[in-house]
Amino acid sequence: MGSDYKGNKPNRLGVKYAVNGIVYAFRSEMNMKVHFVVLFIVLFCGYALGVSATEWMLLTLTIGAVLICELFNTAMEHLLDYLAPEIHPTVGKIKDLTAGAVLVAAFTSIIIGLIIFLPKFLLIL
Ligand SMILES: Nc1ncnc2c1ncn2[C@@H]1O[C@H](COP(=O)(O)OP(=O)(O)OP(=O)(O)O)[C@@H](O)[C@H]1O
Repeated sequence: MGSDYKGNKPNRLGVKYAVNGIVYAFRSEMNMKVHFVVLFIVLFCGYALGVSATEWMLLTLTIGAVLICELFNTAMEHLLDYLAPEIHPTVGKIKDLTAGAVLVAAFTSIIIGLIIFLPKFLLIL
């Protein structure tokens, strides 16, 4: 199937559009704001408590996973609201599933954060 957009597609890198997507998600989604607040707390604690390179890698991976899940969750919500604006159990299930992915990523991130930071906090108490 042809598309008007494809024919007029500008021939350049899409970084600007990707950043637009992240900025849009940050502005429109409360969860995204919470993730960024947690991200800055983790960066501050990581710097203050001197986490190792391996620990930084694990923190980066887990925080990245949460942000990726939230972006896909937001995209899925918009897609479904556009394609199927009516109330439908299947739409509800799909939205619950993508929200579940964010929750799993967030819990994983909390567990990794506790494993890395708790012993360091206990040492300075
Ligand atoms: N069209 C629909 N049909 C049936 N249930 C729906 C529909 N839209 C939303 N729901 C239900 O409401 C929940 C919240 O959906 P909504 O689109 O409001 O997401 P949200 O509250 O903005 O989520 P988030 O906090 O991740 O942005 C869904 O997980 C689903 O259970």
